[in-house]
Amino acid sequence: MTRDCMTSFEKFGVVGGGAWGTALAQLLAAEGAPVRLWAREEDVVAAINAEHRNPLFLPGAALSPSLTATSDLGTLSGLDALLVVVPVPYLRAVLAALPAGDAPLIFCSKGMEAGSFDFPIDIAREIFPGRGFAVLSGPTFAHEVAAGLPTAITLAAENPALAEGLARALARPHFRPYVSTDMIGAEIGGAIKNVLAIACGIVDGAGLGLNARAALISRGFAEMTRFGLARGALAETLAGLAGLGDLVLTCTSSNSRNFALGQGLGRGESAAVLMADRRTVAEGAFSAPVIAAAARADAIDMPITDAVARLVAGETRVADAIQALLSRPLRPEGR
Ligand SMILES: NC(=O)c1ccc[n+]([C@@H]2O[C@H](COP(=O)([O-])OP(=O)(O)OC[C@H]3O[C@@H](n4cnc5c(N)ncnc54)[C@H](O)[C@@H]3O)[C@@H](O)[C@H]2O)c1
Ligand SMILES: O=P(O)(O)OC[C@H](O)CO
Repeated sequence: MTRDCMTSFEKFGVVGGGAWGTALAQLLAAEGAPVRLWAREEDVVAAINAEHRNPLFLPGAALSPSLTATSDLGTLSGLDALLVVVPVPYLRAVLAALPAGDAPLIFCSKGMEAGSFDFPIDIAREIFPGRGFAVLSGPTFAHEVAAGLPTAITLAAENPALAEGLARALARPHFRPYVSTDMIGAEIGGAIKNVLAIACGIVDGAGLGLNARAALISRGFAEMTRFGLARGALAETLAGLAGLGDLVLTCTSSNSRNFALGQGLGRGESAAVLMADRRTVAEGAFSAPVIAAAARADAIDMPITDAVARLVAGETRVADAIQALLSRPLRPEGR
């Protein structure tokens, strides 16, 4: 029997000890199930094992003693499934160092790789051809999941039996996966909402009002839909938890690191200063130029994404970017 056909997944590992990897590991370990988490930082490993906390990336969350951390990727073998929660710019290097195996890999990061224009599953297919893959994505602030607050999420895998088996294993009374076979739709939704959250943060930081934010969410969703449909995503995925759901969450809260980065840009602070020395990620800052370039190459119109890319690169000022967006020719809403 292959892993894809397994009906139960009991032993999970988590690759990545940032806020989201730690929250997912805690979700699975909360009732005492053993969960092994790989973290890159020795101080994170030490704090999880000795104090059952991750003060660097998930301060305030008490972790289960059955969650243990390691800095040795080689020990992540013999498990039933691995949740991969490494920011996309570092993903390829970490995957290349993972031990071989047949445990399915569940990708939880939201972004597109520079240079290759690859999403996580594309990278994984190159490194682990033939292995089972899934995508877990949706409106999920890590601290809320760690605190046991109600959350719903998309779990997509090409193989419906794998999606259903993983959904059963990950579901908790307060954590509800909805299954799908549309991995590319789930990946595109998560990557593009990060960029649009920066845009909404800019509008907030610049004091441009709530009408402007609603317009950005709506027209940003049109960009996500154009890009997604061109790459074979299903409209229902983009309108679901991994797309519109996550867009609404992160475009309306400064708990979103992407929205908060945008607020700083909107107040006139420089992207370079806002990005310097930060330990946490705002993936949209990495992804914006990549998605904008991919869209240009495929002649997909994404003016908001393009503006965010130029603002993050320091190539334009907020007032000029807003003026450029507002002075575009009038057009039918469906385009
Ligand atoms: N935080 C959330 O609420 C949340 C929710 C859903 C999805 N995500 C996504 O999960 C992914 C991880 O985000 P996070 O919030 O857990 O991270 P984080 O911002 O809390 O921490 C940064 C992470 O990056 C890692 N990192 C930094 N430099 C690295 C390197 N050179 N090589 C490998 N790893 C390196 C750190 O070890 C750490 O795990 C991102 O794609 C994010 O968009 C986050
Ligand atoms: O803090 P952000 O902007 O990375 O958003 C976190 C999650 O992606 C929300 O679903």
